Amino acid sequence: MAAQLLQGRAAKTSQLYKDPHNPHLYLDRARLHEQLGFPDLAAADAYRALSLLESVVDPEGCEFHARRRVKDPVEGVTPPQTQTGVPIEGEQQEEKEDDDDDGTVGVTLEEYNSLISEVYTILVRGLMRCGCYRDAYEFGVRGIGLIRQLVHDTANSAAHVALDEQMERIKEIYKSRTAAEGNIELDAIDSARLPAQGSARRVLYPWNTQEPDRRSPEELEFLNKRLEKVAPKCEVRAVALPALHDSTAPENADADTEVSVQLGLFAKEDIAADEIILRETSLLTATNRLHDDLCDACNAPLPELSAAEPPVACEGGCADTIFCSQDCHDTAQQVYHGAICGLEDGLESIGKDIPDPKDKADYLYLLLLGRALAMSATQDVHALDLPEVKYIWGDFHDFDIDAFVNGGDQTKTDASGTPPDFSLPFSFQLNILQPTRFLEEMEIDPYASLPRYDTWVLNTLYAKFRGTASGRLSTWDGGPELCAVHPLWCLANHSCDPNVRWEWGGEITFRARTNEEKAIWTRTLPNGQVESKPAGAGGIRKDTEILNHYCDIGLPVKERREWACGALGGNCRCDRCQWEALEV
Ligand SMILES: C[S@@+](CC[C@H](N)C(=O)[O-])C[C@H]1O[C@@H](n2cnc3c(N)ncnc32)[C@H](O)[C@@H]1O
Repeated sequence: MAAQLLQGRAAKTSQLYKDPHNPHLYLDRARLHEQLGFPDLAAADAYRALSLLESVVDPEGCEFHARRRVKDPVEGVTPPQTQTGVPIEGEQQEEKEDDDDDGTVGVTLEEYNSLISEVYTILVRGLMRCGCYRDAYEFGVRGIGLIRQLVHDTANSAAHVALDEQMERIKEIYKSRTAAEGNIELDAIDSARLPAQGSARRVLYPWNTQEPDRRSPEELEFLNKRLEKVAPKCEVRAVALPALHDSTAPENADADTEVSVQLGLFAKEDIAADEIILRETSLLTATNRLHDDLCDACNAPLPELSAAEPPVACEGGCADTIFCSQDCHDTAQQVYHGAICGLEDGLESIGKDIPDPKDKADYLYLLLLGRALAMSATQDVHALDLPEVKYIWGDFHDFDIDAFVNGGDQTKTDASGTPPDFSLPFSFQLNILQPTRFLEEMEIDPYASLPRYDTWVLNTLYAKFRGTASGRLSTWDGGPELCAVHPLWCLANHSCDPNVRWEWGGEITFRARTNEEKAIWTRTLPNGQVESKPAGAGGIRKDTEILNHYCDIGLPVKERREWACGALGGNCRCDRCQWEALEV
């Protein structure tokens, strides 16, 4: 059953590649995504259908217009009818008149009327399922208003009934978050008080053919060749780590038997204390500071104007894009800036200057996504094939798609109404709307570029960034302002008793800890007595794993676990944590 739906999805996607402005096809694929258990992807497709359909009633206000193919571009035959593409009276005649050279015709008002209600229903249902209640509410109100204009007998309109049902749920959620009581009107809801951020599945999509088998000897050899240049004394090896997913749930506190085989960095030879063992630069970086005094490429501070080698301006005339050196300028042109050179004005406004400090970190991931899109467009490669992205850890969770399709877990939700295995932060803004804006500002048609920038690709990028990016906090307000993915550095696993320190300026480094820098283990016994373990020796012995730290190791165990939980995917179970938490 799942196999059939997946085949249907693949076929629909191929049709979309040839007919990318056809809202019928997006709606068809949205239905399939919904049935396959991906409400986030269903919402994204429904939104594409909606945006294209809006061009039917407001052609002037839309950049991209809904059109559908009537002839196969290669064979010159009419493609198979879509599920929603029911023949419409007078269609043949109209097609003749409208069909221009590219074999497409404009979508008609009748088609608009036949699609729009279901488009709203799937969009709202998808956003609700992901917990993106604010946008679900906004689209729900718009959808209901529109259906009332189109349909006289709303009680018998399936779409109206479905949207009404969702809006009743919104009212309950709203009441649970505010002091509102009793019967509230839909228009009395202040949408700003509804959560915009929800979540989606964090999975290796069944159709993702870009992901390498990172543990195969060939891929390990390839990674080690790359590592040789930045960390000649280190090696990438497979390592069995405790599986931490769900380890924050109390019932799983003792679940210490499961392992997750991943990659890690190891010392190939003895390393002296205080020795720098890794130096890596990356252009996959992002900052949310407007008009920055950092290099656009590597984020190192810019030299003084009077320096012997002063900062270098963008040769294409981007006024706010400055590089610390000619080298960075030239590399940037080849790696990410080429495709966006001259487009700075439109792009600058996306994702910066975020009023709510709570959203800053999430918007930094969006900016990182923007940089990855620019890299992909400049280098003309699929975003998931970029060397900075391809081999990094995505922390994907298992998803039994057959069980889902057969009705296995359709009803499971947690207190917020979202299924508990939805662990990838997801919102309409960050995963659907703003990436589309990025593409449009980059002068890329977001529909025609579906093979490269489909929503599942963006979700996969987000999953990878969220598991691996390092961040730097602002000295002004302590909020996150800079983040980067260093694809080899991020192969090192975490310990609260690490053997390296990391520092990030223009490049990121690992330096072996000295005796004085090693952690001292401390715990309080049930009788109140405080017990300590002397710190281990600095330096790193051959064949030892290089252990980084994803949180401040000076904190007590409870706080450390809270801080590192997001990056680790669960509660830390390193030797020090277990000893300090009296678990061993
Ligand atoms: C930045 S990646 C580290 C490299 C990763 N192991 C790989 O194969 O690419 C972070 C992920 O590694 C795993 N990890 C790192 N340190 C760990 C630890 N001490 N215990 C269990 N898992 C750990 C977690 O799954 C986490 O999400």
